[in-house]
Amino acid sequence: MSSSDVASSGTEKRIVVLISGSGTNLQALIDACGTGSIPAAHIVLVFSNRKAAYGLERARNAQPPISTGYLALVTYLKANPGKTRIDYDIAVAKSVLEAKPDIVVLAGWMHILSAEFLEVLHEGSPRGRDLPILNLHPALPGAFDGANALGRAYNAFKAGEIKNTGVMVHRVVPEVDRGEPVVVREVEIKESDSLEDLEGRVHEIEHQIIVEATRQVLQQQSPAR
Ligand SMILES: Nc1nc2c(c(=O)[nH]1)N[C@@H](CN(C=O)c1ccc(C(=O)N[C@@H](CCC(=O)O)C(=O)O)cc1)CN2
Ligand SMILES: NCC(=O)N[C@@H]1O[C@H](COP(=O)([O-])[O-])[C@@H](O)[C@H]1O
Repeated sequence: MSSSDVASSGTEKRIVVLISGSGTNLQALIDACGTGSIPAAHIVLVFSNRKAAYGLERARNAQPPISTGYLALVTYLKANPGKTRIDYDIAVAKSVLEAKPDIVVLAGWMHILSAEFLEVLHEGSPRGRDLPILNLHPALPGAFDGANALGRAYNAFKAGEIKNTGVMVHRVVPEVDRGEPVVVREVEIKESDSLEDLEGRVHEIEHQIIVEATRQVLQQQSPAR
């Protein structure tokens, strides 16, 4: 059975990816799907909170092209007076659910999601609370939660506070970057490193572990429904 037959037959796993920026991690997932790295799975939706996210272009340029969605928080709030950030999160969750995902991967998604987002996904998915929602974070568990983790790690290294840093893919819970780690890799910081040097080393590992974690979670999952 060809991969397209598999996809049309619905036996392939369905991946939804959320992005905010250049999408190099999304590209790693695009390149891995349908190969030995992530077999029998394809990305069915790339969703961004930023219209200009180049990752949307990557999705449109994929072969076959991948559906895209976009909704910015500010745009949503202006178009829906009286609605809140939580209403926005619920709207995003409903867009994600429409794609019937077997897994949701935050790959550089730069928006803190409310508990309501998770509730809507888990209540609306046939997989319920077993629907895996993963996030890529450029730090070791509990080290530098939140945005600009890499910059903070670099400054901490220069201040002699840490000797190395790392990258992880973890499950998403309401507490930012506090979900169960799925894959963790330590990353060396060299005395001679500029921040750009460190970023390059980290990004290379990110592209590996986002594929590894997605494959690992899908392999452990029951068949596609
Ligand atoms: N409930 C959760 N939501 C998100 C998680 C998570 O673990 N639980 N991970 C983040 C990804 N992330 C770090 O890995 C992260 C991204 C963005 C921010 C942040 O402070 N965002 C600001 C806006 C910043 C901006 O627009 O540039 C915000 O949301 O107000 C912190 C951590 C994704 N969501
Ligand atoms: N806290 C989340 C966070 O900082 N995520 C970071 O956003 C970048 C996305 O790059 P990409 O758009 O090229 O994949 C990645 O470096 C990832 O670690």
